[in-house]
Amino acid sequence: MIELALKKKLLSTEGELELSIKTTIENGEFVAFFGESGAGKTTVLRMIAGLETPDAGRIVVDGETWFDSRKKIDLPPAKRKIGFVFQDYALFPNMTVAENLRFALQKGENPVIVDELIETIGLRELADRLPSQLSGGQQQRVAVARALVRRPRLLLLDEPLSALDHAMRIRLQDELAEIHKRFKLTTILVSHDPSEIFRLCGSVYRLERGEIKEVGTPSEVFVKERISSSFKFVGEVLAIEPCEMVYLLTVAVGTQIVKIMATEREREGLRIGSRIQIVSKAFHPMIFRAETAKGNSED
Ligand SMILES: Nc1ncnc2c1ncn2[C@@H]1O[C@H](COP(=O)(O)OP(=O)(O)OP(=O)(O)O)[C@@H](O)[C@H]1O
Repeated sequence: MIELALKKKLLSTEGELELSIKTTIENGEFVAFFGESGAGKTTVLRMIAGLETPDAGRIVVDGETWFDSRKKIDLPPAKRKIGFVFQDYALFPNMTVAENLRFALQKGENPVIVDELIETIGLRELADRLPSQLSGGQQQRVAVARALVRRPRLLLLDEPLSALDHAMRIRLQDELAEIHKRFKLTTILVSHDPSEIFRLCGSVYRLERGEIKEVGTPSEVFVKERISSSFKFVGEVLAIEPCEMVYLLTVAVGTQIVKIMATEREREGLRIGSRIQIVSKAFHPMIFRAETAKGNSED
């Protein structure tokens, strides 16, 4: 279990911002930090990694204290068992894939893990190539493998797929899901992409101005809109579930996730990742009375 209690004064463009986060994350969970730019998501990851020092608080991982401001404990990054993957792949350009992975080994550590990872992450054909000879997606797969070399307790992913195109993102999302299943590693993902979070994560923390404003499953946090309110929009299919005689599609539309019904014929040819256009044949809005200032419906 990971216990986080973090406080830090940040300087945002709108002035001082008090970051204050308190939560626990169970072992093996895959959670997302989601929220507006500048909410403090990256700073939280950097504090967990030991790259940034909180003003106050505690970080305890499986009973081992990594940081405690009262007890003056502050383990250096190399002593914290984390794997970190950033948006830019940060591979050493002069080293091959295999050398990049070997370089991540700690002194005296058995290099067999490197071969295992090259196999499990499917890098065998790329092992002797330099990063400049790899696509962005391939480089990011190497970066993920490298993050796993030290058998971390915690994997931190800071928008790892945001520089990739749509098709490559989907592929790597599948791989990340597979890696998570295989290694059962507690993972924290920073992402701006609800569809990515929906695919990968069991829970989402929505951060706003340095605080956790909402925690829940991706459905609870993102599926606010159950009725279509516009004539036409384009979305990406995240899930297809049979539901009685029809199908329930979960679709990412912009930053929202909606659920819509589809007939057998409409569902034909659709798969996860398909882009679809949703058209409301007749504009028939449903109107609900707004809440009063007291929070009760008006009579
Ligand atoms: N060491 C620091 N000291 C003071 N302020 C900082 C420090 N690091 C970051 N900040 C500020 O804290 C705010 C939060 O930054 P952070 O990068 O954590 O946000 P974010 O939610 O990850 O944003 P984005 O989605 O754009 O990456 C920003 O306004 C940033 O300028």
